[in-house]
Amino acid sequence: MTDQALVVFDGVAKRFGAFVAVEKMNLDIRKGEFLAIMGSSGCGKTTTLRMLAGLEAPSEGEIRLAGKRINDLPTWQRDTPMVWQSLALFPFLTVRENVEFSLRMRGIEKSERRRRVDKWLERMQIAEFADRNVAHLSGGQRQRVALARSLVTEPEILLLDEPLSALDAHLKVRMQTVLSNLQRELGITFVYVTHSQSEAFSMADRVVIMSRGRIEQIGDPQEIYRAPRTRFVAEFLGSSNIFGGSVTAVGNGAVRVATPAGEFDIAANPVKALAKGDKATFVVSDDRVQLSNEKPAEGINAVRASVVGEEFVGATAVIHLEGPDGIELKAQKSHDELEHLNLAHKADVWLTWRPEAGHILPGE
Ligand SMILES: Nc1ncnc2c1ncn2[C@@H]1O[C@H](COP(=O)(O)OP(=O)(O)OP(=O)(O)O)[C@@H](O)[C@H]1O
Repeated sequence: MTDQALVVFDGVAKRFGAFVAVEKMNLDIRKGEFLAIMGSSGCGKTTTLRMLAGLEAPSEGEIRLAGKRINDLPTWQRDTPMVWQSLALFPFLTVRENVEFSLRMRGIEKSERRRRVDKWLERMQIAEFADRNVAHLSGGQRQRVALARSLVTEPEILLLDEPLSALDAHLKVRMQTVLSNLQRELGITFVYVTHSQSEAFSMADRVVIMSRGRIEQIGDPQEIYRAPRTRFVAEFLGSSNIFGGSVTAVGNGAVRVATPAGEFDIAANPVKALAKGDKATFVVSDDRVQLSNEKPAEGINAVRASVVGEEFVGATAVIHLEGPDGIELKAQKSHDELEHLNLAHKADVWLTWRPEAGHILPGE
């Protein structure tokens, strides 16, 4: 991957009548990166992708691919193939004919077509089904055909719109590995739209989080997870305890914030300078809090809460709690860590964390 932009969205907006599906967007997509676009339903992810594919025209702004304006370039003239959830394979054609299709459209001669199709059938491990009708394949096999069909033209960029959402959980994980490996080996740019945090965070180099047609945050998965910019991002990711209040003291790399759940010391955010009296919202990720049935010593960040429920998440469990003023809290811990605690419904527990575990949202 390089820092060079392959695609630039320069002030791109999309309106459908009076409705703004995508607000003025500035986004650079780097050459060779795996970029995931996430956000709740209707936030404009697919519209963004469709503008890049040439299936929607921007209402405003400019889209550039490798430095060239492509706003008015018809779909078939841009090399931006797209893989959909529905895959949109040609149902009456064989695997080979499906994969060969775009090469035929481009007038590539027969022996070259054969060479390239064979290469991609082999590459995607579907050569043994070459002459089978695509209707007679499993979900995973059809995925591979769709990928081969898109990649056979050896494009610089591949657009994927929820390509795995129709697959069962097991196959999803397998196809994630196939996609990540493929992207890294080919070094081409993937732009991947998904609802799924686990897909985005496990595969992408950078993640874009959208809300109501706007980009809320762009960053690598670790950065977004550890340092969300806004309350929307923190809530969307769903793994944070969120506190809002006002600053009562500043100093020594920390700020003191008074909230309805108590007063806490939180590491200052270098991106956002705060002064006494300012409003501040901070988050503490559910895996960075400690739980105890004992009242902690004075002077550390602590909230008394009562247990609402326990949710098993494989190797860990998330304990849901209710804090002062009805605030919803959670803690994610390994089963070992929870073993000696009383976590019965309504049991009293203390949630504690170090100032460094707190993150002040710079965008609030
Ligand atoms: N052709 C259209 N005409 C009118 N409104 C549209 C059209 N296409 C999309 N929209 C609206 O624009 C908004 C963004 O749609 P888009 O499909 O980009 O969302 P999304 O984030 O991909 O959602 P989902 O995850 O549900 O697919 C939605 O409110 C949608 O109803």
